[in-house]
Order: sequence, then structure tokens, then C-alpha cells
Amino acid sequence: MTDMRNFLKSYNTHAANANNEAVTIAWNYYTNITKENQAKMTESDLDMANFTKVWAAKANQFDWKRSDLNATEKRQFEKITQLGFSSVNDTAKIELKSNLEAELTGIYSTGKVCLTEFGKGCLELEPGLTDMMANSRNPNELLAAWKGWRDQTGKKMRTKYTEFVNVMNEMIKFSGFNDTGEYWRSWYEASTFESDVKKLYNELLPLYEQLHAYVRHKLKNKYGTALFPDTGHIPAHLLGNMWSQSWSNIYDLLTPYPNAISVDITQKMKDKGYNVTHMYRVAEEFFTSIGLDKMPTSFWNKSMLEKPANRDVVCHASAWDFYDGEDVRIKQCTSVTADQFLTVHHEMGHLIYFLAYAIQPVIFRRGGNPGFHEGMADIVSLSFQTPEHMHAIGLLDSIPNDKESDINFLMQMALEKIAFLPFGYLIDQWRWSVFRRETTPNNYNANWWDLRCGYQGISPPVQRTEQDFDPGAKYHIPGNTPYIRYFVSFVVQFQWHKALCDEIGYKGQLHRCDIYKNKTAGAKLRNMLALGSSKQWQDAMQVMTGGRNMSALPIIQYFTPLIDWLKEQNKEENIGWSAQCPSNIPSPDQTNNQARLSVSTETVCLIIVTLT
Ligand SMILES: C[C@H](N[C@H](C(=O)O)[C@@H]1CCCN1C(=O)[C@@H](N)CC(=O)O)C(=O)N1CCC[C@H]1C(=O)O
Ligand SMILES: [Zn+2]
Repeated sequence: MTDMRNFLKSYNTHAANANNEAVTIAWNYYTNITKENQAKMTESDLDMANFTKVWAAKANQFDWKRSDLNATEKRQFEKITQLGFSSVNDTAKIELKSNLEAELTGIYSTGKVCLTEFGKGCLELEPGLTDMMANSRNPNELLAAWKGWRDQTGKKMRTKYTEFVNVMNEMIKFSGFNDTGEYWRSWYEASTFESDVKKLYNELLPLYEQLHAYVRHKLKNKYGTALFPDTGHIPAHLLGNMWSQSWSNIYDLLTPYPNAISVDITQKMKDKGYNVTHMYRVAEEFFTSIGLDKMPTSFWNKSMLEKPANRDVVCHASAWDFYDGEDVRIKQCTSVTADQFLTVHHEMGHLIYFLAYAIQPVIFRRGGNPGFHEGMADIVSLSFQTPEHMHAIGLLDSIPNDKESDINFLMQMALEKIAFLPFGYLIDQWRWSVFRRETTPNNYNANWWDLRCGYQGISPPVQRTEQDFDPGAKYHIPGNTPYIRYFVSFVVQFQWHKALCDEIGYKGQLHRCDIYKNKTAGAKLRNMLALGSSKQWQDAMQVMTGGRNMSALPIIQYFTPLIDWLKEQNKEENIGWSAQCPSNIPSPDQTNNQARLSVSTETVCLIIVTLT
């Protein structure tokens, strides 16, 4: 027994060092994309795979399953002996997987789109193309950015991604999984996980359908019905976001009551002279106000909070744990916008989780499940965006209490949280089907768009073929980060928000609850966070909510006032869209002619005005 306990202590010390080394080498690549740093990361991946194998073999020398170790000690052995991709003995496969992932992430992170016909020069995704998708109201410009990004990223990844899927599936077989998707789903420790999320999606679909119908109606008013297919889909490039996953940036086209109060966080931040550092200080102050940790000094010295001028980096924001209980970092090409401010809170939420479970043995320094980590990253956003909180931090002059302003606020939240649900759900529906070989390279893109049209009710603004590889235009596909975690997060964060608001005795409407400065709320949250993955997530859920399962009821309760309003607005609307994508999608040259025509029309008008 003591030798097993000594083994666990020894593992813990070695694993902390091994993880710290591996994360540092990965950090060097992600903050400086070079062939040399990629090679070092591949070397490190080989070392990590070897470390995992060696220590799993040592662990299995003990008859730990039949020992009288306690449940938590046995759970440590169980996790130490889970080999994942490391079980394969063929180092060539480990190297291939590592290089493909680095190259795919590199293609994504260095993609540039030259929009000379719109006088924009060559733009990177952040901030150039992201800002354009958010702020342009010119459909031709939006189409050029939307198509250009897919041409410069996904289109260049198709062959590598096919290889990537094959090598991952070959490797994971050695750990007893049929395919990579089955391995990824095993992290949720529930044999019914796939049907559980499907059930949640169906419970939430009515909310999304109402929002979709309202937004489609408003966008038709703005852009004219000619752009919209008669199948009920919304063209993907009009929703303010490169992937149509969050619609907050087109709120100005959707405002329910323009004469009532709306919170324009971007403008307010600019008015108040916010800079990047201040955004992080404000986010940190939220967490400390509820009794959670402040950022260690090393965070400020070692993070990459702005895009460096002189080298290629992976700009997609991320949170990094260096497994020494103190060194936690954010890598983000931060700019002063509302979206970015939310991401700052998101990434810092991950860091708060890292710091809270640093008390755990290294093998347990993970979220209760990956969706829990994302839920913690987002939970503060439900308090932080309330008019109450905006007023508390000086971004709103007074707290509006009229019905119209309340609907305006709920609309803003729905454009962020309801709009996301089908997107969060479908990414891994596609990937799981690829790993299962139900989706194969000759229908990668067709199946992707079947899901995008079917679940999201959006359509491609220009014809797509199997020369394209649109999944590759979304970070998590080349970056190989599973995505169902975000769908889980968008459900559980509302369960936790309700639980925290109940705990602090809040009696108002859930969507106006702000846990800011409430130490009771922070203490309850910390109790769950500190568990890490030492317990099954259902136990952690019980700590937070008293129940053991995911539930759609809190998010439905939160948005009910808006859904009732939307049903009123949508009385004349055909709710929903056809399951298949529209058949009459314009071809690229048709859209080019449209673009030339619209530019020339503008020019002609200008000449007439000048001549008269
Ligand atoms: C902007 C955010 N970046 C991810 C995140 O923070 O989750 C990054 C990249 C992938 C994993 N990751 C991490 O930082 C992990 N190390 C966190 C952990 O430790 O588990 C992101 O991708 N988001 C936020 C909302 C929806 C989604 C999107 O933008 O589509
Ligand atoms: Zn996250």
C-alpha cells in the first residue's frame, strides 16, 4: 500500500516537470511559428508519449484495482494508465500526428486575404477580417472576406487533414477505442453522453428557431430579399461573424426598441479610454471581488496579451497552465472591442480554474469534464454583461428598468448564447462522423454544409465544392480541439448561474443577476473548481446545483421573457428552414459580376452627382 502511495507521489513530481517542459515548448511554437520551434515541439511530443507509456507500465506493476486504496487513489491509477494516443509504439506515427497538427495550425494562423478591390490591402483574421465581418454592411465586401478566408485556410488543409484523421484513428486503436471520436467522448464518463447532448439540443431548438426567424426578417429588411434563398436559410456572411457562431456584432440591425437603452460596450470602452491592460485588470477585479484568485505576477510578465509586430503567432486566444501551481498565461492578440473583452474574461476564467485545482495531484488538474472548463470560462459573462454590472463598473450611466430596455438586453445575450447553440453542437457531429468514416474525404464539404444548413439554418453565400474544405476555416479543426465542450458549457453555465444566484438569495429575474463582489457565490464556485477531475463531473455538478445531470431548464428560464416577445414578433413569419441547403446558390463568377455591378452602380451614381 505505501509503495503504491509512494508511486503516486513520485508520479506527481515527475509529471509536473514533464508537463511544464512540454507546455513551455508548445508555448514557444504558438508564440513564434518557426520550423525550428515546430521541430522542438515534435521532439517534445515524442518525449511526452514516452513518459506516459513508461509511467503507465510502472503503475500497472501494482495490483491497484484489487488493492484497498481509496476511490480517489484508484482514480489516479486509472487516469495514469489511460494511454490515449501514447499507446502506439510507432514513433513515426507520433511524429506525423504532431507535425500535421502544427502545420495545420500554422496554415490557419498565417492565413491572409487580399481585398484590393475593396481598397483593404491584405488582411489577417485578427483583427482585420474579424473586424470587417463585424462592421461591414456591404454584402459584396462580406462575401469577399468570407470566401477569401476559406480559400486561404481550409482549401489548403484538405490533404493534410485526411492524413491527420487516418493517423489519429490508427493510433487510438492501440488504446482500445474504435475511433478518435469515441476516445474524445470517453472524457465525459457517461455512456449516454451522445444521446444526452442530442436531447438537450432538441429541447433548445425552439428558442433558436424563434431567434433565427426574427433575425432573418430583420436582415431581409436591411439587405433586400434577393440575397435570401426561398428555403428559409440565412446567408452565412451576413451575421457579423466569420463562422456565424455569434450574432452580437449585428445587434444594431436587430435592436428591438431603438429608443430604449442598449449597452454598446465597445463604444463605452473607447469613450473611457480602455487599453488592453485595463481590460485584463477589470476582468481580474471581477474574480477577486468574489474571493477567487488574483493573477500571479508572472502572468503579467509571461503572457502574450497583444499581437507581436515582428513574428508569426497563433492569434486564436488561449489559456495556458504550466502545471507548477503558479505560472498560468493567456495568449491573445487583444484589441479593444466587446467581443475581445468577453474573450479576456473567458480566458481568465480558465486561469482561475487552473489556480483553483492546483491543490490537486497533477493527474487531476483538469476540468470536471472539458465542458466544465468552458462553463467556468463563461460563467462570469452572465453577470458581467448585465446593465447592473455595466453600471457598477462605470460603462453605463444608469440602470434601465423599463421593459423595452430589458428586451434589448435579452436580445444581446441571445445573439451571443442562443445563436451559438447549433454551431456548438454541429462541429463534432461532423468530426465524429469523419472519425467513424461515415463522412469521407469525397464528401467532407457536402456533409459539413448539410449540418450547417440543417442545424444552423444558414447557407453558403457562394457555391461550395469538394475543392473546398470549409471545416478547416474554423480554428478547432486544424487545432484539433474537440468542440462539443462549448455546447455543454452553454448549457451548464446557466445551471451554475442559477445555482449561484439562488445561493446568494437573489430574487429577481435570472438574466439580471450579477454575482459581482459576492464572496458566498465565489466560495460555492471554488468548491466545485478545486475538485479538478478528482471526482466524476456528476459529483461536481451535485456540489454546484444539487442535481447530477445537465439540464436545459435554467437557460430556458433565463430567456423565456425574450422568447415570448419573439413569438409575438414572429406571428407572420414561417418559423424554421428546410433541412437541405438551397439548390440555387450563386456560383463564384455570378457573385463577382454582382460585386462589379454594385461597385459600378455606386461609381455611376457618383459621376451623375458630380456632373449635376
Ligand atoms: C477563444 C477560445 N479559445 C479556446 C478556449 O479558450 O476555449 C482555446 C483554443 C482551443 C482551446 N483553448 C484553450 O484556451 C484551452 N487551453 C482551454 C482549456 O484549458 O481547456 C475559443 O475558441 N472559444 C471561446 C468560446 C467558443 C470558442 C470559439 O471561439 O469558437
Ligand atoms: Zn475556453
